[in-house]
Amino acid sequence: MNTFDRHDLSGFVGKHLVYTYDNGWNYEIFVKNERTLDYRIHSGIVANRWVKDQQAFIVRVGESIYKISWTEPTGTDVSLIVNLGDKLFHGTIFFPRWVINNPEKTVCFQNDHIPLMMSYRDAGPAYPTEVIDEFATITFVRDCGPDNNDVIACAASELPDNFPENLK
Ligand SMILES: C=Cc1ccc(O)cc1
Repeated sequence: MNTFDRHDLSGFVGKHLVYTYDNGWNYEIFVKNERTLDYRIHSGIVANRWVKDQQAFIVRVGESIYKISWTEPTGTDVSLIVNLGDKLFHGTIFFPRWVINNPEKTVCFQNDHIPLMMSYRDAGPAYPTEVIDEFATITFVRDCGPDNNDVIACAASELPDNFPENLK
């Protein structure tokens, strides 16, 4: 018997998180609303890629544990577990082979290049998929309110050197 309301995402919507995967990749997400996220990639094979208004499935699976899953115009599939209570995060990224072969093709503000990303996806190769399955440590969390367009509004390379300390 659950003691929490699994339909209540109010403890998650509006959250802005920065986290570092155990492989060293540094990422950032903003949970824009119950169906949407923005994200920005700071380091890793696709550093400086950023995306707004990615549609996603967002569910609550524990008192303060949430899961976000989506498929991208590139064909990359992602599923994240965000355990706010324990500041623990786990991400699984299913990269199509073409992204592993040419990650630089995806490094952009994706919203300006959706048809191009879909054409790369359709050209492939898709397989073999590269699965990245990693824990991450949440290093920064704050509430920014729903549908805030100012949270993720530039590439990581355009942020001040003291980000995210300048937000505290
Ligand atoms: C490929 C996108 C992506 C976004 C956030 C994250 O933690 C992992 C992958």
